[in-house]
Amino acid sequence: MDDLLSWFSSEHGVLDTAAMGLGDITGHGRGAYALRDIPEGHELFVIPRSLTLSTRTSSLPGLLGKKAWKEYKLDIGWAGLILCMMWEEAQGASSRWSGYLADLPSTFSTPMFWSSEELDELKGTAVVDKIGKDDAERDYREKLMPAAQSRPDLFPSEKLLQYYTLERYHVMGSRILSRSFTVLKWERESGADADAMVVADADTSLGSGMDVDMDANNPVDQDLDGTEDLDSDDEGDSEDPGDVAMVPMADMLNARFESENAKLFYEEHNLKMITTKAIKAGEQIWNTYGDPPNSDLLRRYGHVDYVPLRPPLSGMGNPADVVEVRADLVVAVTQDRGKAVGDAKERVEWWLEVTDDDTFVIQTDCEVPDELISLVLLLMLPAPEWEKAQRKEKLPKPKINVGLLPLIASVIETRLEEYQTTLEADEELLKCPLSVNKRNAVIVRLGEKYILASSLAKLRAMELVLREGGQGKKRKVSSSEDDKEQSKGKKSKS
Ligand SMILES: C[S@@+](CC[C@H](N)C(=O)[O-])C[C@H]1O[C@@H](n2cnc3c(N)ncnc32)[C@H](O)[C@@H]1O
Repeated sequence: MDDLLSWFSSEHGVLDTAAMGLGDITGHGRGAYALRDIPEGHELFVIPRSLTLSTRTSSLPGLLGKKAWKEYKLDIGWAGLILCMMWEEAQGASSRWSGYLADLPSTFSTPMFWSSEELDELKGTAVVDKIGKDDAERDYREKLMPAAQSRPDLFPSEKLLQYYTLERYHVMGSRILSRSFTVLKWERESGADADAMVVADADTSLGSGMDVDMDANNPVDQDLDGTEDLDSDDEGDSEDPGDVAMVPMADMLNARFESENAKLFYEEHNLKMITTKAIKAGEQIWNTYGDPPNSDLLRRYGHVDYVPLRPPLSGMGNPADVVEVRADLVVAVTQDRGKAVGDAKERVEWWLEVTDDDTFVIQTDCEVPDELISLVLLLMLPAPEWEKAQRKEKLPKPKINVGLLPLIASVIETRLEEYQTTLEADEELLKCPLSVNKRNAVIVRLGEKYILASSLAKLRAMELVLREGGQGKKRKVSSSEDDKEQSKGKKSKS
């Protein structure tokens, strides 16, 4: 840590050493903590923009040339930044970032590095299909290696075997995934004046994790996954890989659900970590990674949040958890129960054309998404109504009646069967000593099962009420517009 601090100050980074300390924090790796009571709005450290490491600051893109950079598709995704990081590392002490790169972790507890037995523990969760190892390795073979082999003057063959291996490639990719920020170019015309500041968020869209904000007094979130347009609420709106940057010192902060007390802001020449709340001496200084569900936290960062849940759930977990229910599972259950009418394939194709939803997301409010109900109803429409729906391009309204509830409950039960263990078995497992990876896997799948079990309980309670209240009564499953928006089915993101 001392080496990192000396390197940081020698490169004109400024840390308030009276306010912030760095050290090992049990269960969190390294992290930052307050050395004294710190008020809100305090500047903890300042990083010159030129000290961030990105395809804009590394000299490699210039040396390789714009044409070759594009030809090898290094301007798309993270391949370019990964190659820059490998190249900077290969330059040894002559790289400006040698002191930084030497300090970054080279081992990770993300599923990308898990054994197949460990990955089996995640069966049924939203993690498995999103690890993306094969796609990443394709980039290595099809972009990085051809680019490196085309310029032996920049990538001498003896260095290829040491610094440009597939293993180092995954290490650099994981460093970006868990530590990078979105740092947009400084645009005077964006409305910010020369002294104003913007929040830098953890990068999420391309796979990294944190963000930057542009208005004075706005904080910078950390979402270590991609890039973000400052004017937009949508994650990953602007996907210029040049915005993805490694930010020394800012990436030393950990995060926990709704615990953020500091954020990274940027201005024309500097990035600044500023407290967003008063912090007591001894407390941890937390950035935010955007409070993702545990499945994403584990996939990107290798840890999970385990804090008190909120009603209708109880116990411990991540209040931002979600469960994904694939549309094909909904279709299969509807068919198996003999409820589908006509040609289900034709109806599903039409559904996908109209909605583009192949996955439904249930959140911790445990409400079945309207879109899921609408798909079931579409599959059950009598032929004349199906024709009318097509003609009018209108989906069935997500109204549920007592006859539909057992079918929706079957969908949830079938989804629960996709896990290899039961909810009760997982609760017992958590009482035993487990490896970190296994414990994290159990917490991810248990969080999803809690949501499904609570959805099921709600459906059964609703069925009871409707049966007691008479067969004809109809009731809508989801109530608020907000719920509708949030639980909207989405194509799975990787
Ligand atoms: C941006 S870095 C933070 C610094 C890092 N702890 C280190 O030792 O260098 C993100 C990594 O910190 C760890 N981390 C962050 N928040 C955590 C938390 N709440 N619990 C456990 N580990 C956490 C994870 O390993 C994550 O990939």
